[in-house]
Amino acid sequence: MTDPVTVPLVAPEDVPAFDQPRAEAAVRELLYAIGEDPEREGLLETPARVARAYAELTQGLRQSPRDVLTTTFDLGHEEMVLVRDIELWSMCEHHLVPFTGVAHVGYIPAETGKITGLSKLARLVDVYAKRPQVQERLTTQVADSLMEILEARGVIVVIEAEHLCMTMRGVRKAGARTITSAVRGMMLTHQATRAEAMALIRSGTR
Ligand SMILES: Nc1nc2c(ncn2[C@@H]2O[C@H](COP(=O)(O)OP(=O)(O)OP(=O)(O)O)[C@@H](O)[C@H]2O)c(=O)[nH]1
Ligand SMILES: [Zn+2]
Repeated sequence: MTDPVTVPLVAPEDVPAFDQPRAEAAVRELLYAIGEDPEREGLLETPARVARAYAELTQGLRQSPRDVLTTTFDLGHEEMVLVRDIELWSMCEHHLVPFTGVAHVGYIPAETGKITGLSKLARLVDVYAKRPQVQERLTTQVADSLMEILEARGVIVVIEAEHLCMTMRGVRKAGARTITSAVRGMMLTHQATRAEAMALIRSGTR
């Protein structure tokens, strides 16, 4: 069967296991490269710690959206479900520094009323956030997996984030927020529904 989504939903079994010794060796090399001494007291455990931290920060690579969207209920609810202000921490694939903000995820369930647990929408965001990412891809991956796995009739995903690569280095513009959106199915074709979703998202502006 051909995969209808534009972004392939990579199965975690296609991604190699996290290589802790290799990551530790790389961190040691990086410490040498910046002129530090990995053998000094304060840095002795650092390569192992950083490697473990990176295992966690990239754990989404080894997870599948299908794993988190397993719990579905047939409630017969066909109206929009929207979870707003889902905290987001991801890592920019250009500089490997964080970008952080919120995701708003809304969908219109399939006619069968197949819905998922609310927390699963936040877990889905994490599956794609905990990888080296760009914000645009993160946004479309969340939208496309809801369309495919939940067979949603429409999806809207809006992500607002601040990129530390623009704040702590480089252009150094603190407070600049990047907003991306992905709109699918009925949310695209049905203007009133999309307007309702956008109004609900905006009503949460703090
Ligand atoms: N489109 C997009 N760009 C991003 C994202 N995260 C970081 N970037 C940008 O990626 C670009 C990389 O640009 P380069 O010129 O290759 O790298 P650089 O010399 O470090 O660029 P500066 O950040 O401008 O110093 C920068 O403009 C970043 O702001 C993202 O999620 N989406
Ligand atoms: Zn960056």
